[in-house]
Amino acid sequence: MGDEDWEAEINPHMSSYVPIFEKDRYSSGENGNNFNRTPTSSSEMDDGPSRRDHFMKSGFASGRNFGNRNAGESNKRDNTSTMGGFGVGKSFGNRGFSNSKFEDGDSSGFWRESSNDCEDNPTRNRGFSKRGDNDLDPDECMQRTGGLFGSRRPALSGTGNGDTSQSRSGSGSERGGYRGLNEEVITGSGKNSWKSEAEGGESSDTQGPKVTYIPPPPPEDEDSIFAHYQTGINFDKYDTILVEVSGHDAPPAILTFEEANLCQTLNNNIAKAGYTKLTPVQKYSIPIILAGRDLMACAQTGSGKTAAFLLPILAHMMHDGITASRFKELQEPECLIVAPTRELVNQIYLEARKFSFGTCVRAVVIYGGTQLGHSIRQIVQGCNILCATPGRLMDIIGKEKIGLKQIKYLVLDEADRMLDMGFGPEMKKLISCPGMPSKEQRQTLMFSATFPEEIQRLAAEFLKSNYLFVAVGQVGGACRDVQQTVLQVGQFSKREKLVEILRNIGDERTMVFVETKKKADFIATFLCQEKISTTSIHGDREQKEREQALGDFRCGKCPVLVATSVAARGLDIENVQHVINFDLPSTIDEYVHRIGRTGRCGNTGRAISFFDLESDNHLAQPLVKVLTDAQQDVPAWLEEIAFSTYIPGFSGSTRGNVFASVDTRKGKSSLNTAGFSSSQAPNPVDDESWD
Ligand SMILES: Nc1ncnc2c1ncn2[C@@H]1O[C@H](COP(=O)(O)OP(=O)(O)OP(=O)(O)O)[C@@H](O)[C@H]1O
Repeated sequence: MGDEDWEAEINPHMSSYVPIFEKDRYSSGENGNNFNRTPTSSSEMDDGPSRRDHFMKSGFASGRNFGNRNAGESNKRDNTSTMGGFGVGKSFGNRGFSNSKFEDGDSSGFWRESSNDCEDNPTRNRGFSKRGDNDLDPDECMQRTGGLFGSRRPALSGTGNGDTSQSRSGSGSERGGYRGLNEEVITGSGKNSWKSEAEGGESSDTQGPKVTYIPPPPPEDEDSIFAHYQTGINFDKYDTILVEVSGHDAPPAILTFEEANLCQTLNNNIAKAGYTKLTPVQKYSIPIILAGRDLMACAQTGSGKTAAFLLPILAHMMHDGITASRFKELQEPECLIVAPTRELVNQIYLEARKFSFGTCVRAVVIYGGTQLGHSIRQIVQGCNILCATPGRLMDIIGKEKIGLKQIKYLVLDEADRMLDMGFGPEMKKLISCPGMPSKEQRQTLMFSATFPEEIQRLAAEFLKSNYLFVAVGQVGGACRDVQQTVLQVGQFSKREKLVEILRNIGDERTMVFVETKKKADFIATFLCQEKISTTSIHGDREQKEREQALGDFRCGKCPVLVATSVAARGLDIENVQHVINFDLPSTIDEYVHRIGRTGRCGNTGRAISFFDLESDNHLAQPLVKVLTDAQQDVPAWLEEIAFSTYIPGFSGSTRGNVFASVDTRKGKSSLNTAGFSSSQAPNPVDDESWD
């Protein structure tokens, strides 16, 4: 079922859920139909109240797969739901959501806003997505489609104390949710097309409201810098995972940190970080990077890929006697790390800061949704390692605050995402920027938990021909520490099921993934009304709100985070015990990343996915494969669907699902998830309208 169907499904309920402020802003008629969003069909009209009644009366059946909890526990959320999650005001925002019921009679404002969601997306839609309203990091969203600001739906956000007007007014200055041109990377043509089009930067008032948000500096005390969570009971089981290295003359793996021969400061930092034992991806990647080789590494989510590249890069820098950072208008970092989302680059930065503690290496992070001047100020103070999202990076390069001549290490984290049709063009521009050393002159490192074959082939353009490929376990496979459950749940039952599950879960931290930004708002609001303390993160929220939401989730103030794909990759949040795919993503890779937010670093976790027969059948085959590979139970009904939808030689519905079992350089004999040659998979751009 596509978004349209979903909208039709929830429209009847909107009378109950439209936020007051949205009504204030948008309603003009009694019926609230000024945007043609009032339910029109009788079935829609009837559906709302009757289903709501049903919902209220149905109670909550004991949750499948959550068997240990008793009824008393299952109601825990009710009792705690107002804790932090509900502002006294009428909005939901930074600190959770309003406790107010939405006013009856006007769904128009909400939906009118929401319907614009996808305008900023088409060029960034993860390349292979089928659904039109996927979330993307707005920081990184190009606006090739025209309308710069009209396309953005003001986030349902505020400060948690009733102050929503600024963020919704469209004139607020912290509109991290969308970008001014100064934050864009626009392809353009002709000379300087790699530069931002917005030479005028933030001061240009024709480019929309200024972004003034300055993120608070992270705590600087040693305890905070080295704060970490415990490895889990399955950490030692990592050793049993098969690792395959392909390419010529790979250096042997190391078994201990000592064998890496790192300098004392790095060893101290590793110890303070609580690392005593290498994970498999570290055992293989560290010596490869130390040997100066290019690398494409694929290892399961949560298995320490970040340290696998940071430690050897830092070791090189220390060994080379890096010059201490000093103030300069043009900084020339030695290492550039790019990743697809703001929160992820920030996390990588914090790891870089941790491991470089006590050295003269200075790491800096820059990302969109924050004041450009702030990014520049961070950089000019000195920059050896630059962690950046692509949009902000290209902007800063365009402003000649960063020179690329000294780059020795280029890291693409979540590399398959960085090279897909969303970010690939920018990455190509990046490597052809003036001054950027050629691939022969730099060391290029790519890491991800998934590496579709076609992306591997694209990656060759960035890597030396003798790059090494490390595959820890099945390329693109799910983490085995995540217990995966797939439930057949139709659109009309999803909310009821979600509430049932969340009540059974109690206070354990849970990420709920939905497919669209508007739905994230809607479900978060709905859960708040159900007195389940919830916050949300998606690309239409201001950056300040995104960070607040993540903070509230991290500290447990809001134990439920409703998220779009913007939070699917890389985020390492302690104690996330559950992931719920309220909507399954359009690709299996995305599924693997989403469920990887739990079960990290040897800890166990659970993932529950709602499989809608109307919309998710295309995922049946790859899902069966992922479940089987991870030694999970496969429901018989899912196997049946997988079997019945199997079309030999064509994987029309598996776009983006193809992942390699091996290094693609080994030839095309490898099988994709659906069990047929990936070379037969359709061109992933077939039904996308990229402009
Ligand atoms: N050798 C180690 N010993 C203990 N903890 C580790 C070790 N390596 C990494 N960690 C911790 O494991 C967690 C997950 O690491 P990291 O975020 O790098 O995983 P990842 O493989 O990049 O995951 P994803 O694919 O989701 O991006 C982090 O909290 C990190 O500090």
